[in-house]
Order: sequence, then structure tokens, then C-alpha cells
Amino acid sequence: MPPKKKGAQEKPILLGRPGNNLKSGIVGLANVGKSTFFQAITRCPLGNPANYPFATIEPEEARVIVPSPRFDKLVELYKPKSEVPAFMTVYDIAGLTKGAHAGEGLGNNFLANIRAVDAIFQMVRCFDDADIIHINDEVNPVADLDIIKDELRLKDIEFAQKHLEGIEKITKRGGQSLEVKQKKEEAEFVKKIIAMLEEGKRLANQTWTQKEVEIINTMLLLTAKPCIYLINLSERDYIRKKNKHLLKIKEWVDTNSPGDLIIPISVSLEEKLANMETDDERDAYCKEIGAVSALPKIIVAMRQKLDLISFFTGGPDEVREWTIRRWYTAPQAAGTIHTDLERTFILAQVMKYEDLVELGDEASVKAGGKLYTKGKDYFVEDGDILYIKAGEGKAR
Ligand SMILES: Nc1ncnc2c1ncn2[C@@H]1O[C@H](COP(=O)(O)OP(=O)(O)OP(=O)(O)O)[C@@H](O)[C@H]1O
Ligand SMILES: [Mg+2]
Repeated sequence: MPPKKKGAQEKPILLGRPGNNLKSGIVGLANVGKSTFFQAITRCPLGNPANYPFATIEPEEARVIVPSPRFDKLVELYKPKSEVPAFMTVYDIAGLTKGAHAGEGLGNNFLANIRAVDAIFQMVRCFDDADIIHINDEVNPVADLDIIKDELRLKDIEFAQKHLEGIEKITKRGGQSLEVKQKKEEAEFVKKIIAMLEEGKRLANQTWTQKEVEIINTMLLLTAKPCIYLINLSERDYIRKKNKHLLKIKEWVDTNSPGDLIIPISVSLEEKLANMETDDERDAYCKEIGAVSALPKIIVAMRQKLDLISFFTGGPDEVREWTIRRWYTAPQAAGTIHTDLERTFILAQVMKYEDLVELGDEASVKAGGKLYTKGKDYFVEDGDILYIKAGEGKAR
């Protein structure tokens, strides 16, 4: 048996319901580099040897492959007919302006469109370029952060008020039914949320109970989504890891969005790298400037932020990496593959990634006593390779 790692750990209460189809939206003011980042992240092969095509679903929606050395290794071991890596769907939206929540500019409609994303990349402009107009005349990232925070917050107040009106239609009917009682409690909680938003708080950076999380999840609020702040620097600043605004940005995030990540990037460098023909050319350029692309780190960081882990399915037909939240049980993980597998789950055969790599193939793992049979209470761990046996036939 592998050592039990989770005994001492408490299962955290987290907002959102991210899963295998992870979705992230890019928000920010106009002209800060969102679309250029979107283009780069959806085109760049991220050092993935198989060079998967990046499915651009719409001009502003695309799938990005999650860089995964473990997946690449499993493909090498199984040599399957088909390879399905983990992915994340990214949405580019039009730039927000002050007043966007109330309908200023294009961003308003787009804000409603990204309500269903699991997380937000917020692009913050920190590059100076006289030719590229900053909508408020000067580069002032802290002021920009305030504007975006307020727009998302004010939009949330609007969403929450609509939600409250819906609930109050039910509570006004009166009576003592369980539904009315629950809705009354929900109404009180939604009023509390509105008050918090009005005080200037983001909802993602608070502590909630499981019941509260369930209510917030149904409301799809923008400030309840985890956020990674991407600080868009000039290529020069990115290489020298310096910029006069960085400290102030860190202070702002610590105060307004505590616990959230700040990742420096140079979108113009990423664009340059994405436009190069070959990995060799990219590698040579990175070596010359002494810096690497920030894109793989950004994708991996978002998954970590959401407490996501991977399990794998493997065989001669297909190797696939699946995304689940930590603390999923084996049947829940099976349900990611197919809902029927969750319903009719019998058991999971589990190999540890490290064991398979060390021993070389499934037969050796089995012979070595390292193929474990787990029941429905098993919490799937990062790197598990699963074979699910379910009631109506068995399936990978
Ligand atoms: N780090 C950088 N250094 C210099 N120029 C940059 C950098 N990042 C982006 N740019 C340039 O800034 C301009 C605006 O970028 P982009 O169109 O991606 O912004 P956007 O945020 O999508 O704007 P909008 O909200 O209007 O859609 C582009 O010309 C782009 O090449
Ligand atoms: Mg754009």
C-alpha cells in the first residue's frame, strides 16, 4: 500500500465546480494585451512534442493543451492509437472600461458571457509604449486594478439583486413550507453578499460554509472566481525581472485579492515565440535572451489554484489525461469519463504513475503487487492510472 498522504489533511471548502472541461476567461481594460496573449497561448506548442492542433472553437474561444510530461511519458509507454491530453478552454473578451457594468463599451455583454467560466486571468498592462494608447492616458496598473475590480463587483451586485428578486417572488407567497423557509434563509444570505460587495469586497477571498458555497455557485458571480493576475511587461523588463510598478501591484493584490497569484509575462515576447516556426528556433531565442515563456507556468498555476489534479486512463487504443478536483472519490472520477460509470461503479484498479514508469508495463506492475483494487470510498490521487469496472460492462 502506498503511504496514506491525506489522513492529516482537511478537505477544504472551495468555491466553484471546475472539472475536466476547465474554462478560463481573460479580462482587463482595453489595449492591455488580452487578445495577443490569447493568440499566443492558443498557438504556442508549449514544448509538447506531439504538436497537437489547437482547436480554435470561435475567434474568441480556444482550447489550450495542458503541458504534461507525465502524459507524454505514458504515450511513450503505451504507444496508443489515440492521444487525448488535458486541456483548458480560454475565452478572450472585449476590453472593459469604467462603467462597463452599466453598459459602457463592449465589455458589458461579454461580462455576462463569462459568468460560466471557472476562473479568471486578469491582464494588467505594465508596458510603456507611446504608440499603443493607454485608455486612461498613462500606465497606472494600480488604478487599472481598481477599475476592473469595481466593474466586476458592480456587475455582481446587479446579478445578486436579480437573484434576490427571484427568491423574493417565492418568499412573498408566505406559508410554512420547507421551500419557503429555505428561500428565506437564502434571501438573507444573498443580502449579506450584496452588503459585502457594496463594502468593496471580492467574494473569492472569503471563508464560506459548504451551504454558502452551494448558493454562491448557483449565482455564477464574477468576483467569486479565483483570479490570476498576469502582469504584462515589456520584453526587456520581463528578461531583467524588474518593473517599477511590481511592488505596488503586489501590495494591491495582498490587500484586495489576498492569496491570489501574480505572474509576470511579456505578451509581446510570447507573441514572438508563438510566431516562430520551430521549437529549435524558440529554444535558441530563449537561450539568447536568458528567459523562458511564461505560458506553461500560467496554465499549470491555474490548475493548482483551483485544486485540480489529473488521473490517467491508458491502453493500446487511447491514453488520456483527465482533470478532476482533489478529493474526488473513485466513482466521481469515473463519472468524469462517463456518467454511467459513476452510476454503475463497481471498483477501480489503480496504478501509480511512478510505479508504471519504474516497472515499465502493466504486467510488471501487477506481478510486483502494485495494482491496487479500490472501492467507492477511495479518493483518487494525482497521477493515478485508473481502470474502472462498472455494472453494465466495463470500460476504460
Ligand atoms: N508587453 C508588451 N509590450 C509591447 N506591446 C505589447 C505588449 N503586450 C501587448 N502589446 C501590444 O499592445 C497592443 C494591444 O494588444 P491587444 O490587442 O492584445 O489588447 P487587448 O487587451 O486585446 O485590447 P482590446 O481590449 O481592445 O481587445 C497590440 O499592438 C500588442 O502587440
Ligand atoms: Mg482584444
